[in-house]
Amino acid sequence: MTFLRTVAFDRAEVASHGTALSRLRADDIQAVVIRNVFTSAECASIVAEIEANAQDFPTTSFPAPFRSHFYGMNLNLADPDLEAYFAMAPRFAKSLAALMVPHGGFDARVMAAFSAIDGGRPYGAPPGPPGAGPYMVTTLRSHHEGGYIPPHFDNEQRMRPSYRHLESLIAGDTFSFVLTLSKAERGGMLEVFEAQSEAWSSRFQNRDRAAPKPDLSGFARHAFDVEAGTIVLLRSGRMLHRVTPVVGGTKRWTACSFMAASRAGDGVYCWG
Ligand SMILES: O=C(O)CCC(=O)C(=O)O
Ligand SMILES: [Fe+2]
Repeated sequence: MTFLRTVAFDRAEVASHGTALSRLRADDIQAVVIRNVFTSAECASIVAEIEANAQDFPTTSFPAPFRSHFYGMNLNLADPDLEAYFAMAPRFAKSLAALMVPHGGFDARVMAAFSAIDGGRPYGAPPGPPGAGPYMVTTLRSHHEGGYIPPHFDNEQRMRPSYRHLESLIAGDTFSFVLTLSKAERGGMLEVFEAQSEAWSSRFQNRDRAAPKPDLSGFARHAFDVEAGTIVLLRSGRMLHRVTPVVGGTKRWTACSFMAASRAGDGVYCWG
């Protein structure tokens, strides 16, 4: 896949890949795969807990045709005044902390791995506007049978009014991570197309509306078929991607966040 140069390694090897994310930012590589961030037994236990919502996560929905739900709130879909968003954030943070206690904490297991492959740069949730706490660092997502996400570029989210405050804090392209907690029986894969935003962006906007889109059949593509416990980091701001429809009754559970460098240059912000 010349259009999607990918570096893959195990979480135990992060110390040997300290430049992976600077290479991703420079477009020298387009994706990073970190395997065994959580063991399959840890993922099974996490999924059993979140299926029962044992940590009482606050929930929101994707647009109905996507047949998916969030724990936490996707900034892209938040009401622009962000009142409901920041009212939910502390409860989400508490639930995520409780879920991650047996696994050493979300920061220690996930954010620290990104720091390690980004020259030690700190990773964390952006501070909210005055009077509010931080943004939600991620969302947990369940994609049900038939669920999908249509093709899009993540940079487009940033034109939304709900991004107005965050936009003042970040610089450069959005990139993202997807941690697979359970995979679908079939489908439910992150698929990337050989289409760069410069040429194609305007044709794929309005991802929550059912508008006709260009035919993708002629594009080279790659679907990441990864095991539970694997993280895929993608230069998703400028690369066309989608989630293929989930086939079968097993839900696809993920944690997924968007990231960008802080304008102050002192770290990388991560939000759901
Ligand atoms: O779940 C995935 O694999 C990707 C999700 C995604 O592209 C998004 O939410 O913007
Ligand atoms: Fe995306």
